[in-house]
Amino acid sequence: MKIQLALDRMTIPEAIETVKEAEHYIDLIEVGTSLIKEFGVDSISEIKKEFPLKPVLADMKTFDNAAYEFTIAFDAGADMATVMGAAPLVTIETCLQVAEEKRKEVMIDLLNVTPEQMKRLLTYQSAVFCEHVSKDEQESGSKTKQNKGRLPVDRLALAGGIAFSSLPLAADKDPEIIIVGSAITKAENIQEAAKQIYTALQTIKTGENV
Ligand SMILES: O=C(CO)[C@H](O)[C@H](O)COP(=O)(O)O
Repeated sequence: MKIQLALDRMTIPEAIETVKEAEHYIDLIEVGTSLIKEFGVDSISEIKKEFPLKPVLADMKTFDNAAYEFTIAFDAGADMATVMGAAPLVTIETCLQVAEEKRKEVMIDLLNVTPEQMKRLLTYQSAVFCEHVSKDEQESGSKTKQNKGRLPVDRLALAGGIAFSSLPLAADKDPEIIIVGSAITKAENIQEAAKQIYTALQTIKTGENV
């Protein structure tokens, strides 16, 4: 299980400082949608330039115009980019094709995906499937928990409001990637928060109680 640090609602210099604090305790860096929307793909290239050895995910949340959006994300230095699972299948297939050509990876964001759509997505097993509780759902309290049960996918990621207290529940699904944003980035002590989550995950992996 890897930890992906999601960087949202901050400037590029703040994002770089945040990663410097947390870098020993995280496996992947996510350049959040909010950074990409506010500062463009420079947010991807500047963060990749600063941390060339860490895999970088660009949270593009692509819904259309797949070849263009995935090409600019990968050319800016992203190692993986996101496409929405509710998008037309041709969009998802184009993302997979661009990623294959450039030897990069795709994460499919399952936000608002219906069971019917999910069945169709299961053919794309090279992708990472991200179960995502959205920021708006988190903030409205309408749906604050991950679904129960594990999706029949090879590569699973979990995102949305995951914190130290909800780690055991998330880890129970044995995801490849656990995405943590605010619980680290908005903590008073970023390094301590990242270390606490990293240590808890190590403990869970070795089968001890947290
Ligand atoms: O995709 C996102 C927002 O759309 C974030 O990456 C995801 O929600 C993780 O951040 P947090 O832990 O703060 O919820």
